[in-house]
Amino acid sequence: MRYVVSVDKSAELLRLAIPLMSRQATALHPVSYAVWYEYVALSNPGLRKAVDESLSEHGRLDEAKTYAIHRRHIAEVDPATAEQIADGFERVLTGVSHSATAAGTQAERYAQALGSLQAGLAHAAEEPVAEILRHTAKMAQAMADLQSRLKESQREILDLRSEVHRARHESLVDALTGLANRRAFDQQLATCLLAPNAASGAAGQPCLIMADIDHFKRVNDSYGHAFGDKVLKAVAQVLSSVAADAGTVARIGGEEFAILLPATPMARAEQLAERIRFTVASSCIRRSTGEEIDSVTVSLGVVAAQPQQLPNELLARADTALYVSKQGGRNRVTAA
Ligand SMILES: Nc1nc2c(ncn2[C@@H]2O[C@H](COP(=O)(O)OP(=O)(O)OP(=O)(O)O)[C@@H](O)[C@H]2O)c(=O)[nH]1
Repeated sequence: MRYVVSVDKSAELLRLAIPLMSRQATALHPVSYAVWYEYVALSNPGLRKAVDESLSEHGRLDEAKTYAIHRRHIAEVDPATAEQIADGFERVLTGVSHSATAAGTQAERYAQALGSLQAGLAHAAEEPVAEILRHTAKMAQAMADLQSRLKESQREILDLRSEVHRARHESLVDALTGLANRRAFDQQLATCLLAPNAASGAAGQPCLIMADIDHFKRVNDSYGHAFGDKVLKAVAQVLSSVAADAGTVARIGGEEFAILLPATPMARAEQLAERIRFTVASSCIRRSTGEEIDSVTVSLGVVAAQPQQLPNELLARADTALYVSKQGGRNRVTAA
């Protein structure tokens, strides 16, 4: 795992992690710090959930639990690393295979040269040369066998690589809507906030739009969960068509979406949010019976990142703006 974090932010995370870490029934060692670092950085939702669950169940994390969480959520090879490993293996195998081919070709040439030499030799020398030829033929055969085994291994590695590639893709995509999932969004948000223009607060800072479907529970309750899923897909489609060119569109919760807009003026972000609101409200979604349902609407919150802002702070500000839209009657955009 590679951490992309500025010195200032890492100091802030250290300051946040130490009190939490020292409250546990675990010695203060690097494994424990890694767990609490990931916890306060909000970059590893699975780990955070596991820690919270463990704390609510046992009150404190002991050594065994700390190590188990570290193993499960930090130490396991992530798909990107696995892909790099597969690439590395493939490169090594390709190199060995080329060497084996070259050695095999060389052995064949050697055998041919010996063959022509044998023809020109006196009878007395024929037997030893034939012996050498037999050995050379065996060597050439062994090279050919090695080559075919290497080719087979190469094919297996290619299969493995596409499997890892697929797993990596799936680990970052929301299966229902095809949008980026929470994990992908968290990664992009962390990276985006470390970009030089975001860190300095220069013009063109990242903006975040958060959108939530209004009264979605009613949709599920009135028309069923499957239709609710259809609505989620339809809203996701609108978000993609309006904003995919401008930034990352993600489903970050059940009926909650986020759009991360790197280096975007606030006015433009507000414009996009308004277009999303309008497009969703004017879309017509039909049930399989053909019946048109009451229009689905979304409430949105829009914020621009402040200099040195942490991901959770930006998310909390967007969430507050979204809450203002809900409180104000829904189907509206609040910029804060
Ligand atoms: N169909 C479907 N429903 C989901 C999914 N994830 C979450 N939900 C539902 O989303 C609903 C969210 O409801 P609430 O958080 O109460 O909010 P709401 O009804 O949208 O109301 P407001 O947000 O206050 O406008 C719950 O009924 C969840 O069951 C999903 O993947 N598919």
